[in-house]
Amino acid sequence: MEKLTENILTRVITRRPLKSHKGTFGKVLLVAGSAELTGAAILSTMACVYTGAGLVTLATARVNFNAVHTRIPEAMVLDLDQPQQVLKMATQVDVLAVGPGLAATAASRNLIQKLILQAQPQQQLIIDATAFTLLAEKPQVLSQCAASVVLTPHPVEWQRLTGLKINQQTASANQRALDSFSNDQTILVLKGAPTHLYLSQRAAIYINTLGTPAMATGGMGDTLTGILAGFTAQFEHHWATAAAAVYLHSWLAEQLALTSYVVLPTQVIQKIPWGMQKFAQRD
Ligand SMILES: NC(=O)C1=CN([C@@H]2O[C@H](COP(=O)(O)OP(=O)(O)OC[C@H]3O[C@@H](n4cnc5c(N)ncnc54)[C@H](O)[C@@H]3O)[C@@H](O)[C@H]2O)[C@@H](O)CC1
Ligand SMILES: Nc1ncnc2c1ncn2[C@@H]1O[C@H](COP(=O)(O)OP(=O)(O)O)[C@@H](O)[C@H]1O
Ligand SMILES: [Mg+2]
Repeated sequence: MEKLTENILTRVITRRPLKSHKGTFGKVLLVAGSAELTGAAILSTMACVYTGAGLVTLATARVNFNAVHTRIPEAMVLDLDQPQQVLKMATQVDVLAVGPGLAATAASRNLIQKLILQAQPQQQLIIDATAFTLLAEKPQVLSQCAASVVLTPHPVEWQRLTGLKINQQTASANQRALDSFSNDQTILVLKGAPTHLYLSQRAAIYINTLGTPAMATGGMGDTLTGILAGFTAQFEHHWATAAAAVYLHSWLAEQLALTSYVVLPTQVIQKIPWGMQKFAQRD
């Protein structure tokens, strides 16, 4: 098991080229948020925008539009009740992030399955939160996904997907479960204290020992999903990019926790551009 260090950030985060425009930094579609769980959509979208993705669109419940426009005017919105529009937009982006705050409905399940099956090899798909409930009946659909995939469950979500109880979630059992239903371009980010990263079909496990109990606040994982989406939109498509996103998320929270008893997702988000600048390397 290899421990992640700050080197992962300097390795992944590059300075922005002078000759660049919003198209240079990737297009992201987030599929997130229901009427009751608006915050998850706002936090993941905000984190993605603050990470520097070039163009960010959020497909969410129409009732959330005003709140989203008010909190994140940089993001565009699509109506989750118009699945054809969402599926069309999904073909035009580099990264898709699916799950935070979604309602566990048949319509969401249908949409997620279609998004997974129509994804292309050059795309990245991040799967989080309610998406695991929606996939629990049929995780094998993930093996048919042509895109690179990042799964970000916490242990209870991983149990829903794999049937492994928390005390059964050993390294070998996790690897076996991952290999049994994923394609060979899948990264598992098994969140917790600490967080472990697994790569499908490869016996390599990485551990992120950073992080603090100050992070144990609703929305902290939704924030990580947005950071992952922003990182994969801009940086080389490789496990190191996902590892860097995980590391930065905890590193920022640790910095804030030096002077703060609790760290809120919105505080982490505000610090993302500062943290990235600190570690950015010239090409
Ligand atoms: N403001 C918002 O709109 C929020 C929306 N959220 C959304 O709410 C939906 C449900 O997600 P939840 O994760 O809250 O609910 P879940 O029912 O998926 O899981 C919650 C349970 O998992 C346990 N758990 C989490 N991490 C664990 C760990 N490391 N070890 C052991 N047990 C652990 C918790 O204690 C809790 O009992 C998701 O769609 C999520 O995105 C949440 O992220 C909270 C904030
Ligand atoms: N005590 C802790 N120490 C380190 N990291 C933590 C701790 N508690 C929570 N985290 C981190 O916060 C995030 C929580 O994610 P998640 O449970 O999905 O939250 P939510 O769904 O509410 O957004 C994960 O990245 C997890 O590693
Ligand atoms: Mg979560």
